[in-house]
Amino acid sequence: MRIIIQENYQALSKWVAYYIAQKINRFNPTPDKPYVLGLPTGSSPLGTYQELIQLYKQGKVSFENVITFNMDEYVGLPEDHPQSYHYFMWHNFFSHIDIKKENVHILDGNAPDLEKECEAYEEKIKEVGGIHLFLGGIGPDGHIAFNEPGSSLTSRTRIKTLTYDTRLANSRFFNNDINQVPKTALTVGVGTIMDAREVVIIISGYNKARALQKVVEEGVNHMWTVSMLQLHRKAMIVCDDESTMELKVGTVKYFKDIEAQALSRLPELD
Ligand SMILES: N[C@@H]1[C@@H](O)[C@H](O)[C@@H](COP(=O)(O)O)O[C@@H]1O
Repeated sequence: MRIIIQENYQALSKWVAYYIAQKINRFNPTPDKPYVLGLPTGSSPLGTYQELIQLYKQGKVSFENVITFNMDEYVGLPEDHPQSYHYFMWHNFFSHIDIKKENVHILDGNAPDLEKECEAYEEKIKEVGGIHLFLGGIGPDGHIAFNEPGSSLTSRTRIKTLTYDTRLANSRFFNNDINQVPKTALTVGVGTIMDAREVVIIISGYNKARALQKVVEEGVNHMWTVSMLQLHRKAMIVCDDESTMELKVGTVKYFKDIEAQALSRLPELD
């Protein structure tokens, strides 16, 4: 697994945006051969989305032949609720780029049959040939998408009950009132993410430091679901200095040394 340690959130966001734009450009997608991205919500990817919007506006990347699948969505929140992940994605990213509406996929947390919705989502991913790059963030407890501690590491898209920790963390978006945070969500599984050809995870800030330490220096453990990345063929964590506070000095030096070239320049946009 590659660990790219950037100086701060801004540098991290720029690096990830350039990396994704480079991947799309090198793939040279067409309507018959689209590039398929898995995408997260949350504060972690916001900077990346802003950078990608800038790159699009400068004509350096296009999303015309890109298909997206979002990781998760709350159950029962109307799509136009400012905290729904539908709203988040359109507001913060999709409405600023040239993506086609029919190429955007987000789980419907208001579907009459939620189980069917989850099964159909997995089918849709299969139909387009799988996900090329799954971008993600993590919760402070190391959860990926909404795969809370103890989730099956081979799980597929399904309904999950959110933990107290997650609802408390996310209550900052719901007037700091945990009772307003939905109790369940639809989420892709750890297995769904592992099936992507490539996984890139953004980890930023001191409140993620413990999770970063677990995934980098300890073993695969269902209590820190992001640690499953250790078994992925092509996984990368892009983090900032602040999030490395619980890593050994030697670990930080090691990754900075082997990634020196990646740290000294942005991925090239051909
Ligand atoms: N389901 C989402 C995750 O996909 C996200 O990674 C996490 C962290 O969010 P943030 O990036 O705001 O810290 O929040 C939620 O739980």
